[in-house]
Amino acid sequence: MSLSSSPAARVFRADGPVPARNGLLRIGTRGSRLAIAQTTTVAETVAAATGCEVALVTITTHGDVSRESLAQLGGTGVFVSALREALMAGECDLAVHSLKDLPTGPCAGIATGAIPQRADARDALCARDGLTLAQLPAGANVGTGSPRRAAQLLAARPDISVHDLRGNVDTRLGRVSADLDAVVLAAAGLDRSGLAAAITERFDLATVPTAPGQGALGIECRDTDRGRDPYAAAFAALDDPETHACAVAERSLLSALEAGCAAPVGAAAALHDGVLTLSATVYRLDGGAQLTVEQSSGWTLGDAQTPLALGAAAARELLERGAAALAPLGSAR
Ligand SMILES: NCc1[nH]cc(CCC(=O)O)c1CC(=O)O
Repeated sequence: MSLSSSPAARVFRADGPVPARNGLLRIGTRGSRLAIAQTTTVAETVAAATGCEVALVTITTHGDVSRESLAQLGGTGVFVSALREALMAGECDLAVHSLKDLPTGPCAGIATGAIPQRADARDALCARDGLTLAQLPAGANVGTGSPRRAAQLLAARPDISVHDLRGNVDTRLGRVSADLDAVVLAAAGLDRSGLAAAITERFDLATVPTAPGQGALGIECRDTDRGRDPYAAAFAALDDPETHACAVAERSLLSALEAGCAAPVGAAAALHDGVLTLSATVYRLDGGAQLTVEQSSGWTLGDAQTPLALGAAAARELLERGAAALAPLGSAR
């Protein structure tokens, strides 16, 4: 007797290493609440599209167990490298990253298979007592580890005092009403972690553009697997071409500026009626000056070139207008 339909595909979490076998795709993930939440969504799509069983394989990194600050460890790059090493070592078949943590340069042996539909790209204020940024008292203490967010906060509220912020989402939120009046975090991370209730204001992207790729995921595989099934079927189901185009435009800007993830650069790309628009701002670290450019171009499905060109053109215009003298862009990745 033959089955007319395959048994319901399953997603399961593995406690240890899982050997490769046909009909199984292993997705590597960090163990944080945020990482598990976003990887589970991806796993369900992959299972439905391929009929494969899907295992979530938690990859523990030095960054997850160390109490050193991220800066001491070498930035979010440590998480990215651990997942890529697990892919190359054959411990998993797919890896899910927050796109904004991925360096813009290529990585030998690794391909980006898909960029799924973006979550909220905005930054969120999480303040005590439901306060918005405008409602915070004079001299309020606000936490962020990001030079871009610090500059944006100071641009809007030169009176506040900005404090460094480290650790996972729960640790950062815990500082509110402990020793800080508010913290700024990515809305996407809070939404995906089920912590949206902590948000007291979502900043408008037009005035507070966020990190290139923020709110989007990047799904990677070994580049030898990319075009074959079940990978191709998984990527076709996962990829959102419009998010992909916007994210590439934003990341192309960062790459052409030779800027790292800590550079005070905000970007927001959007697609409306076949027109791709990229807006980008470079901030002086004290928030006292900024430079904004906007570039647009027609875009249709399958056009991989325009997003790259748009990012490069916006970067060129920023540099021509003095962006490098305004802010440290360095720490190229
Ligand atoms: N900087 C770390 C980081 N990398 C990805 C996210 C979650 C948001 C996203 O997926 O873009 C965060 C947290 C934050 O910025 O608050």
